[in-house]
Amino acid sequence: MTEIAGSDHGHLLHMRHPHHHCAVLAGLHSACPTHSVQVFGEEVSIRLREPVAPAVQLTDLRLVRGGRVVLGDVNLSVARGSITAVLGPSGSGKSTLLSALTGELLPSGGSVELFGQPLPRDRRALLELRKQVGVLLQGNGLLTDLTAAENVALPLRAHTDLPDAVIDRLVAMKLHAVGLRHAADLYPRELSGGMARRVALARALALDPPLMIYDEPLTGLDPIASGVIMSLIARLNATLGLTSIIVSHHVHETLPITDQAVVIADGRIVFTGSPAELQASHDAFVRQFLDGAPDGPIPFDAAARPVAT
Ligand SMILES: Nc1ncnc2c1ncn2[C@@H]1O[C@H](COP(=O)(O)OP(=O)(O)OP(=O)(O)O)[C@@H](O)[C@H]1O
Repeated sequence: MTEIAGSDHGHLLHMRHPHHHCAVLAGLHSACPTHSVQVFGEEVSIRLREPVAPAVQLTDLRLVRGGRVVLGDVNLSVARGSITAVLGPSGSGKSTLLSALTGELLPSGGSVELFGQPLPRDRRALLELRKQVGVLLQGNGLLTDLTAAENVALPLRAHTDLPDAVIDRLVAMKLHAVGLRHAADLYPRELSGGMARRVALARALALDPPLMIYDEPLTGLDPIASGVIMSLIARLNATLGLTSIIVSHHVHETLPITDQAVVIADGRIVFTGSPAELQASHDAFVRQFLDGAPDGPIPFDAAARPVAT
């Protein structure tokens, strides 16, 4: 048994263990302190001396919007290095959950911790922490009068004092990471839907955030572009040592790259587990959602939630 101290930035070893395909040392977490890794083809067991906090820890979270409880009793741990899919029917509260992760929506109860740190309430500290979270917005949010490269450069210009030559180099690297180096000088109107989504992804990655959040990354894309985006998300997660959370109602496209699936319905988390456990679930909410059945416990108007007290 080899002991390795917990590290936030270790990108040293590629590993595989029974529950997740954590790609890098950053994927080690307290719930699973023993891992087996391949070093030059040799199987080596390692054990953490210090537990490493999960990338995201939600405890007894309660989220209220417009005076209504949208989500309650939310408890969720997202291991570093993993990909988590947050699934659920329209209006179930997926976007609301994301806005709590970025600090945009303050919880009415419970706590949100990112990398072991509670989300700060102070605005300046919150802005600083947000640099650690890359968000791929629904609808891309690209500025139409800027080129692809200028769009990707925006966060670097806004949040760093790097010289132009360094920014240009970083932008080229980010565009290369999404396979679009050749599209640097194109304007958003000159890009296909899939290409625009990849430029937005490069921009979300600009500041090298350790946590990536994808809000409905497949909306408006055809099956081929959807496949490209999902495999890109998986590849970036592994090669850059990220942790990813994907919010989607595209179950069949999302599950193949997912380590942990979370289903929200009825104002709460109704399922947390592996994709295989999800497929085998007999929970009535899960089954109705997976099978797309019109009749079941999920009301047609999923927005109908009890009033907050
Ligand atoms: N700003 C707001 N004020 C009041 N209610 C809101 C607000 N934003 C969302 N809601 C309500 O919260 C509930 C959850 O909405 P949310 O957008 O989080 O769902 P969702 O699962 O992301 O849906 P979709 O898949 O359609 O985007 C809905 O009932 C919605 O009407």
